[in-house]
Amino acid sequence: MPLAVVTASHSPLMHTVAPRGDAQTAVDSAFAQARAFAAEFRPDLVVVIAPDHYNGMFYDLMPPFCVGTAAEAVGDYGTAQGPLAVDREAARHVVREVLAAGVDLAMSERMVVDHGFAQPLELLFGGIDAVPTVPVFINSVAVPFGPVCRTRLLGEALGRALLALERRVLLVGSGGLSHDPPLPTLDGAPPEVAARLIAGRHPTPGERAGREARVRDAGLAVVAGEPGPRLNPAWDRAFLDLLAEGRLKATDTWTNAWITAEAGNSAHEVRTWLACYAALAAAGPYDMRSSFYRPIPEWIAGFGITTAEPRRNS
Ligand SMILES: O=C(O)/C=C/c1cccc(O)c1O
Ligand SMILES: [Fe+2]
Repeated sequence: MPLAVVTASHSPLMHTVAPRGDAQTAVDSAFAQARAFAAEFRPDLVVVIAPDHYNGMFYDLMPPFCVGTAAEAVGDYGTAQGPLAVDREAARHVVREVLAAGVDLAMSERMVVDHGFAQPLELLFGGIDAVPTVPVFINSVAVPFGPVCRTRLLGEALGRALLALERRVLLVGSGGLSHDPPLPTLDGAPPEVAARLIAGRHPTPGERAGREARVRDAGLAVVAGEPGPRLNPAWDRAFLDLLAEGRLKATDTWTNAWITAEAGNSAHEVRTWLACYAALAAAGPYDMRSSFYRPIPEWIAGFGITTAEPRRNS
């Protein structure tokens, strides 16, 4: 059983905004289940596929896909700052093999990542440097995007490259599902915001705190009873069904405009899930072992967690 998958939504508000009802307990127990799944699988390599939110990748050079052969986390929203334990040889192998398969992707010897990578590494393994990692960035925030089928093809090529390693590889997809946090867009941005989106590296502590406070306030406003952000539980559940049933090619007909209209600007983060499942499918039929879903407006997220592994012979 060389490949397995865990996918999980992330939200920087998870540790600062208390959702109403039993959402926190439900998410905690779904993460405990995912942790147990990962521990039982005993990966010797973890491939984290995640987006960025204008902390590491900017419009001065925005790649659709990028593999880090070395990577450092910025430490946003209370996540850890510092280097990831990147398995450089495995990362270079992935770059070579995916390019050879005809899928263009960038490589970075100094990839900078944010909570999109750090949060699942912390929640599943206890730290950003706890396991040998290959970080794979998929642009899911900075429009324009390529067609969704490019992400599926990236996942397939990645899966084949990982199978060739003959190691126990856990793919972790981070992000999604339907959600629309208050992130700026380049089109129509005032000059100072545009400058930040084009090359906003190394913000001052005050700038970072201001940005995080704006997002936290959006979550706190929901707790206070203001109308929640746009989530689409029906869309989210349909996506989870599609993954569970292995109908990955059905996403080839999805347009980017449709994803945005149905599920919000940041719903493109589901590309990370699609890439994970396409990679797993490269090993043959698979079974989703667990699937958790809750719309959690306080965290500005349709929040999902899944685990999957190759089908066992019956
Ligand atoms: O402010 C950010 O960088 C991102 C916030 C956010 C909020 C909710 C769900 C997500 O996936 C996010 O990245
Ligand atoms: Fe995100």
